[in-house]
Amino acid sequence: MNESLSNMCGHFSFILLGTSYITSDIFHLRILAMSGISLSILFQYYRPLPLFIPIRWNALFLITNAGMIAALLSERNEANKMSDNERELYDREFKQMGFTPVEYYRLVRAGRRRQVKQGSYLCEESQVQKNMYFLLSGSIEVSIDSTNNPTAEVSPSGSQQITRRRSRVASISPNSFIGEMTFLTYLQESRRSTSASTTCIANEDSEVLEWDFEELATALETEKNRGVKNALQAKLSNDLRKKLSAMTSTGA
Ligand SMILES: Nc1ncnc2c1ncn2[C@@H]1O[C@@H]2COP(=O)(O)O[C@H]2[C@H]1O
Repeated sequence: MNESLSNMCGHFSFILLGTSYITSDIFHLRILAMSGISLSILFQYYRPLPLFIPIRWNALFLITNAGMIAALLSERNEANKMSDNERELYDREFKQMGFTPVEYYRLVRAGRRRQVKQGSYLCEESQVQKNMYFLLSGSIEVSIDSTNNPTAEVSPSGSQQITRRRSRVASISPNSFIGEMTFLTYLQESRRSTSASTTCIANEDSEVLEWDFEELATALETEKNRGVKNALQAKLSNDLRKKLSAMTSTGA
């Protein structure tokens, strides 16, 4: 290789590396870095005296980047294997909130699907909440304890019973989160345990996606899941906005 060609490789190598620094998409960043490193190896090799120390280090960086790109591609491949239902849910509910298919896939895989029998509790008012849910099918009744002055009643057996009254606040239909208020507090207040604001009971047999607060918070705190965390916070805020406007319109 003649000297001017090798010098051009040197210049282009720095241009590509410089461009990679201002690229936020990690896949493009790694491709640019690999191209820059490859040209830099050519430049260092075709000098009058090859520079073997930087060549060996650059070869190591090239292999590292290639490995990371392979991992990214395999994750993208996995995300493309979403079931039709998952894909439909992504397109309808998560895409416009800024989730990429891979980020959505990671969020779904961090949780598990669960069948919930009619009458089961998902949250209990004033009790520590440990899970967040996304309702896939069915319906959930939201209520609060409206007993101001609990009255003591004497049952036929002679024992005293406190009569508690519950007021219905809302009914949650599919494609809504449940327990998200506590989860947001849990995230913002360094994982402090918090109680649910209301009681949520399944009105009928339902299906939910369920996340354990601690597992989800741990996953969201990793650097690679920063995008998932931002998109999830946007989605939860949007959900809360919808719930608030539903309350305002029903005068609840
Ligand atoms: N007015 C409402 N409309 C719909 N859902 C609600 C309402 N109030 C509370 N919830 C849900 O009930 C959940 C109880 O636990 P969280 O407070 O964590 O999060 C709450 C919401 O997901």
